[in-house]
Amino acid sequence: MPHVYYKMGRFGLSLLRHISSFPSSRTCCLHQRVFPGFQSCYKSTIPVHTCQQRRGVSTALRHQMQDLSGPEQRLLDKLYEGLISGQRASLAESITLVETQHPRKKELAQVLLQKVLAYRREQESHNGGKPVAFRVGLSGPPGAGKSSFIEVVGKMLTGRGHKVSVLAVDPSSCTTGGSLMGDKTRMTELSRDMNAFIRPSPTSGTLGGVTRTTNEAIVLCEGAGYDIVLVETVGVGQSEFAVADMVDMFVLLIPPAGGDELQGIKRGIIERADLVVVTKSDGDLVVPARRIQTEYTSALKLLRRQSKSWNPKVVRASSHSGEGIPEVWAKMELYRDAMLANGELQGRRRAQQKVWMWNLIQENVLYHFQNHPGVRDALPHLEDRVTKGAVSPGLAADLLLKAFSSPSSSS
Ligand SMILES: Nc1nc2c(ncn2[C@@H]2O[C@H](COP(=O)(O)OP(=O)(O)OP(=O)(O)O)[C@@H](O)[C@H]2O)c(=O)[nH]1
Repeated sequence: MPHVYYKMGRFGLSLLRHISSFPSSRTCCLHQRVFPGFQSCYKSTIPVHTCQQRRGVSTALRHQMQDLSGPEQRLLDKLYEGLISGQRASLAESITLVETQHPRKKELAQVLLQKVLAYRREQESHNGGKPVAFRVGLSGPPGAGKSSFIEVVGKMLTGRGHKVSVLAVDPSSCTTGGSLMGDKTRMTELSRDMNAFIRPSPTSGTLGGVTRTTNEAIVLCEGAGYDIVLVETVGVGQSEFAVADMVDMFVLLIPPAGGDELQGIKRGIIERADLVVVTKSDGDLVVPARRIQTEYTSALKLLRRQSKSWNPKVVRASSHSGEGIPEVWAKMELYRDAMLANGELQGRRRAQQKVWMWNLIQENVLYHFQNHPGVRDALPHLEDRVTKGAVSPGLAADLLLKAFSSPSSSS
């Protein structure tokens, strides 16, 4: 029988060992349900029987379904039926469920997601194994013209018979409660369109949390029949990298400005762009837009290629005049077809799933580490000693990990 070996460093092991000793935590409850015997198998190399593991996953789900009370079961049935029949209210309510911080509702959300994932897998199998929706990430500095662009492209696509959903990731709402993407009403026309669904960014939580719920919201939108999912973020902090990791195609929107206004655009994110759109290419801005197009075309040539089947392109468009908008979409379709034809798009999604899982693990593990009583006691003193140079960071980390993994301190 094939074995899967999970090799972990000391750090990972002691963290996992500790998490598994949290009987009340959701992580623990899920881990123990998903991997029965989890606690007993974390030695330096852990053999896990693949089929046992698979059985564990379905058992976990079955347990969770059996655990549901009557009202919970009815709520999930209502949401699921409403969602897959394309009701916007059910989609909105389902996304609210995945955004919740309430531990029990979080579990319900996972049951709903599993059902929707199973439904989507079925649809994909009818579609020759190909994804049923196209996920596009859009990022750019504040004022680049993102919402104007999404409004015009979105309207064009619903006019062509597509169902378009727009999800936002606003990093500022996580830290300050404010909003970089503007409190103004955005995409007014698209929000009235019955074939469009617009969901603003959650207004609280960590970026990791928002990223997680956005990933889950994408799955729900696809389950509700939206074949184009646009994920918008402002080009600040790490949010654009997070978005680039959850979509099939990443598009960078750049205004036709130079110098300081473009300083904020990170080289790292340009490398991730599959398409660069120079916005506002109309009137007096056509000339600077052309110049920026030339500059970015040269810059992209120097960057490492991300894909075997696609060379990133730089195009110009105006949301005000509509010029270049159909051409931008045509490029996106070209990209999608090329990536689908050789399986790269599917491969990218598979890799993203793994990244997503590890991000969640890291976030959870760190949370438990930071909230462990032994760690909390020792941390201020050790941080102080490290900053004064009295204790090396390595020794401090070892001491904290010891505090974390010691059985007496975890009780
Ligand atoms: N000339 C011109 N102006 C545009 C175009 N698109 C957007 N603008 C203007 O640029 C400004 C910012 O546009 P938005 O679409 O709100 O930009 P955004 O990137 O969504 O902005 P934030 O929500 O602040 O991140 C507005 O004043 C728009 O009218 C365009 O195609 N041409």
